Amino acid sequence: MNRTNTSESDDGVEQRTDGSGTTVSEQTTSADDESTSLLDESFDIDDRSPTGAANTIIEARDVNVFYDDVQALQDVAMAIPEKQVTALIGPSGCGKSTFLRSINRMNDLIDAARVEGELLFDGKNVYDDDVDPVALRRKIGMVFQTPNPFPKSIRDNVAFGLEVQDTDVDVDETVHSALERAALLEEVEDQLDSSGLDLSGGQQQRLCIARAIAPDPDVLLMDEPASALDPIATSKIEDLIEELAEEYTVVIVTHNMQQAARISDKTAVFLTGGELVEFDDTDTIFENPEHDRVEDYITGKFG
Ligand SMILES: Nc1ncnc2c1ncn2[C@@H]1O[C@H](COP(=O)(O)OP(=O)(O)OP(=O)(O)O)[C@@H](O)[C@H]1O
Repeated sequence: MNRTNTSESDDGVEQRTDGSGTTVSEQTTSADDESTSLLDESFDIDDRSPTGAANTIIEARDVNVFYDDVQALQDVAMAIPEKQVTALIGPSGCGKSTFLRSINRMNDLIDAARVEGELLFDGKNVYDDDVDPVALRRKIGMVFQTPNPFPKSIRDNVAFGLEVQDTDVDVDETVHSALERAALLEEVEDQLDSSGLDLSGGQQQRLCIARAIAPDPDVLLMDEPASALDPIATSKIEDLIEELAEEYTVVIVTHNMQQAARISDKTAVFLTGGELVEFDDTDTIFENPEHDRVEDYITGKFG
């Protein structure tokens, strides 16, 4: 389980401590003009892989991830369909979060991590030299297990990722729209200048979702987004995820198999050793899995 604590320093570098105690830094605010235009070139729709299915937005090809000499993912191959919810499930330590972080290159922030293979987003390998990871993370946003709003106003939290992206953007309108899509606007409309830290845990997580949505991403990665929340807040987040999938591709890590069964269209089952054992429609995984090991995991015989 990767509890991630985030704080932002004055120069816009995000400091995070992940579950293993590793401190990682991320330049979140300063993409220069060159990298912004690079984003447009990198993810031009014409650049799609000719072999990719029309509705595949992310494709992993033989992805191996190592932390120093320890292999965390083995030859993972998976085609994630756009505008659906894909759940990543499996026992603790099987590599779910590692795979999620590989998609938007968050593993770059962990010194020990090394990624091999190809991870295509709209047909473009995100590990190509000409891809700017900061720009990539605006197109593939991330929501962590523990809500991590910045010590700023609600408005500034949502506007955070917009500051350098596009000066033509109407910030107020974008903030309102992101809060609305994150199902939070009604609750905070009259207090946009209050601190994001004064919200409840569930509201803070929806604020973080609004922050991820504001730069208009294509994909939202969620690492156990409801596991720190009470049942009512969890249910709101689950409803929201299903709504968000009408507009975005959602990839979610969850330990909660009922949650995966409730909200996802596709499910990927990772088992110990970082092996992706089965990836299929969620109904098939839960009702008629191909592999005995998956059935044993689903029915609670281990994990
Ligand atoms: N920053 C890191 N440095 C070194 N090893 C790591 C790091 N992060 C993860 N690992 C190792 O990689 C393997 C996969 O971990 P990962 O967190 O991806 O699994 P997970 O399935 O998400 O686990 P959990 O369900 O407990 O969150 C584990 O053996 C873990 O110890």
